[in-house]
Amino acid sequence: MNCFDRLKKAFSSFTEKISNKLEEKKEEIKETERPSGPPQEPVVTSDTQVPEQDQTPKRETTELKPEQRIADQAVQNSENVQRREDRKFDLFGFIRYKEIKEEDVSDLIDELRFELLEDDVSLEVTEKILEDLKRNLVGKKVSRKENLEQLIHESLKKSLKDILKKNYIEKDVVETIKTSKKPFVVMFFGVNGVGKTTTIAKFAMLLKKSGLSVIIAASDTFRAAAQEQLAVHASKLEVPLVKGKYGGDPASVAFDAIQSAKSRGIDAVLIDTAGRMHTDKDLVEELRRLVRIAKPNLKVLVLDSLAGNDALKQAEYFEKAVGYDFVILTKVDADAKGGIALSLAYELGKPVMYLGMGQDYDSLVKFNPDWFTERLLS
Ligand SMILES: Nc1nc2c(ncn2[C@@H]2O[C@H](COP(=O)(O)OP(=O)(O)OP(=O)(O)O)[C@@H](O)[C@H]2O)c(=O)[nH]1
Repeated sequence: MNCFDRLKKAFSSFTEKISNKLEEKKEEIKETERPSGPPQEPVVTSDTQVPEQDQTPKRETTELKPEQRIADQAVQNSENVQRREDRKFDLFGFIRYKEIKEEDVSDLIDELRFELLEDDVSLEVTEKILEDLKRNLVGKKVSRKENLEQLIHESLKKSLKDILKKNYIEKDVVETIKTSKKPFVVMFFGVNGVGKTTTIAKFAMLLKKSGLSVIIAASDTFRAAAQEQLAVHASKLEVPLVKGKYGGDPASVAFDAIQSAKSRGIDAVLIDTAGRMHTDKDLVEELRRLVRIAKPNLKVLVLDSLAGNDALKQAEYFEKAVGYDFVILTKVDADAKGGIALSLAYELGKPVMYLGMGQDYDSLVKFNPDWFTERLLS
């Protein structure tokens, strides 16, 4: 073998070694690229053929694994379903519900204004109540099936009840007297002819029926026949009465009655007073003095429901003059709706405790806001 043949043989063995090494390396690379675990779907690589018309960016679609694409598709589908549902809901909502507009309620509100004014609710209070009502209704979504007129009536009824219940005294005075120290003193006042004397007689009857003993102080020494009128009631009811001299001091009559109640262990003293208005300056001063001396546990303003808006003026006046705990509204049986109760509660925050419903002794009934509201809107 010449040197040329030896050189050729060495070169061939060298190339064979190189080729073997290359084969080994290839195998190694394949081994490292193969994913571990169970066999999976082939990975889509950038070498995968993409149809020409597919305009979606290659990187995004091609680099996603199938399970991720399935999950994305599911999310997409559910979003589409939700959007369709929303559109359906909007459509059904529009069919089933409507928003109350101002023009829908204005005619009915005008009717209610008329109704409330006829019931003797003051103009100011009527306007305020209807303004509140409008504010609550306009813009509200209601079922198209709903009767708007009925809805407005129900809303008004609710707001009237709320007003009347705001300062409403649930506990009956009779119960308060039963559980209080003897004698319990109640003073009645109001303008002439509202029904004070009759109301005192009715109240005495109420207490007697509840097993309480009563004495009446005829402190109206101003009007000529007032004491005689009260004496007639007292005798019919078999209740003791303390009288004074005509033109005498009303405070001393009240004082005598309280002393008598103390010594005889009587439960309640009811004090009648002369009717007066703000023009009777002396009588107002006298009433203040009477309050100072008798120190009544309760001061009661008697108002005539037939007096309409005048009754509200009286209520304001007596509140300033001496103040009072509650109102008894008389003559409610005489075709008066008694809207004054609403004005009283709204304007002055004063509750009505009893209603005079006739001339009989047992016609004094406890005020009930629910019943009264029904009556107002009947
Ligand atoms: N229908 C009806 N009449 C009543 C009621 N309460 C009082 N009256 C009548 O109203 C009139 C006046 O009642 P009085 O009790 O005398 O009134 P007053 O407030 O004491 O009057 P003065 O003593 O003048 O201040 C009488 O005819 C009573 O019978 C009532 O609830 N219903």
